Amino acid sequence: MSTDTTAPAQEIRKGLAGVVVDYTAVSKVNPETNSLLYRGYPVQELAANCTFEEVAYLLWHGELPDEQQLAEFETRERSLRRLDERVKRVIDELPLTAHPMDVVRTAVSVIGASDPDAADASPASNLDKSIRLFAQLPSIVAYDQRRRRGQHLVEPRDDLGYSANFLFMTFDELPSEVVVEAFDVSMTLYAEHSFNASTFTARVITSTMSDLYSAVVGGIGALKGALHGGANEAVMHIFDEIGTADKAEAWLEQALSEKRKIMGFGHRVYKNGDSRVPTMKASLDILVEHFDRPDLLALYTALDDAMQSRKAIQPNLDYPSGPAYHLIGYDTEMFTPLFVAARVTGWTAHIMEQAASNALIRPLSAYNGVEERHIG
Ligand SMILES: CC(=O)SCCNC(=O)CCNC(=O)[C@H](O)C(C)(C)COP(=O)(O)OP(=O)(O)OC[C@H]1O[C@@H](n2cnc3c(N)ncnc32)[C@H](O)[C@@H]1OP(=O)(O)O
Ligand SMILES: O=C([O-])CC(=O)C(=O)O
Repeated sequence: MSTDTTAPAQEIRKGLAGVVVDYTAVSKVNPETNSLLYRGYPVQELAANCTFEEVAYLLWHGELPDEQQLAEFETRERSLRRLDERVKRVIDELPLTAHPMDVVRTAVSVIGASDPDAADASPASNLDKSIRLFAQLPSIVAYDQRRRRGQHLVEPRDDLGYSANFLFMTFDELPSEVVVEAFDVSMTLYAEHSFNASTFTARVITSTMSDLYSAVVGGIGALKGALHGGANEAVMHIFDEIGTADKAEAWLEQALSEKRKIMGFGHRVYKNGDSRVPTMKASLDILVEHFDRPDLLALYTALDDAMQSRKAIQPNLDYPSGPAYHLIGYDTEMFTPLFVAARVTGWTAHIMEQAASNALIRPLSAYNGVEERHIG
C-alpha cells in the first residue's frame, strides 16, 4: 500500500522545536545570556529578595505588591487554604496505588466541578480562581503525603507564610527557617518558564474558551511526564539506583550504553545550562549542611561530573530540586506535585494572558497516510 508523500508546504519542526507561536509578557527565557526574567525581574533576584507570595502576585499583576497590597493578598490567601469536605472525601476515596500527580489532578478537577462560577472566564473571576488554587494546592499535596504515611490531616495555620505553612501541614511541626527558605526558593524557581509543555497545554485548552480549571488539569497532565516535571522524581529514583558516589561513573556508562535518557539533564531551550540551577544548587548545599548529608552531595557531584565528561549535557532545575525535596522529607513520588503547587502561578498567569488576547490554537499537519481510496 503506497502512502501519500506529498511534501508539506512548510518545514515540519518536530516537537515545535524553535517555533515561536505567540507573544508573552509573563517571562523571558534567554538561553544566550542564560537568564530568566519574570515580568522583567531576574529570577535570582526574586528568589533572594521576595517571598513566593510576592512572586505569585507579580506573575498575575505584572508588578510586585506594595506593603498594603501584599498584606491584603496574604490575608486572602490564608483565608482560602482550608479544603472543602468534598475534596477531602474524594482524595480519601483514591487508592494509594494512584500516583500523587493523579491525586492532585483529580482534586483540582473536583474544586472546578464544585465551583458554580467555573465557566466565568472574566479577568476578575479567573484571578479569584487562581488565588484559590494557589492557596489550596499545598493543602492537597500535604494531605496526600500524610495519608500515604497513615497520618491524619493537619489543618493550615493562618499565622504562617505560604512555605512555612506548606511544610507545617506536611510534617506537623514548625520547620526551621533554613528549610523554609530553601523550599520558598524552589517554589519561586519553579513558578514560571514561558511556553514549556505544560504551560502551552494550558494555553491550548484556554484557547478553545474552556475554563481555567480545565486548563490547569491539562497542565498537570502534561507536567507529570518524565521529560518535563516528572524528572524531579526520576532524579531521585536514579540516585537510589546508583546508591553511592563511587558507583556513579560505571552506572552512567551502563545507562548510556542502554540509550537511556539521564533524568535531570538536558533542556529544550537551554543548551549551556539552566539559568535556575546555580540558585537551587546553593539551596541544596545549605540543606545538605543542615541535614548533614555529604554523601548525597557527593553522589550529586559524581553523576554531574561523569555526565559532563561523557556527554557535556548540563543539569536542569529538576536535578538539584529532587534531592532538595528528599532532604526536606518528602517521599519521592510527591516531588512533581510540589512543582504543580509552584507552577500553578505561571499557568494561571498564561491562562489569563491567553484569554485576554485569544486566538484558537490549531496548527496544521502534513498527511503521510494512505492515498485516497474507496469502499468496494
Ligand atoms: C523543569 C523541566 O521540565 S526541565 C526538563 C526535565 N526533563 C528531563 O530532565 C528529562 C531528561 N532530558 C531529556 O530527555 C531532554 O534533554 C529534554 C526532553 C529535556 C530536551 O530534549 P530535546 O530538546 O528534544 O533534546 P534532544 O532530545 O534533541 O537532545 C539532543 C541530544 O542530546 C541527547 N540528550 C539530551 N538530553 C539527554 C539526557 N538527559 N540524557 C542523555 N542524552 C540526552 C539526546 O539523546 C540527543 O542526542 P542525539 O543527538 O545523539 O540523538
Ligand atoms: O521550559 C521547559 O521546557 C521546561 C522547564 O524548564 C520548565 O517548565 O520549567
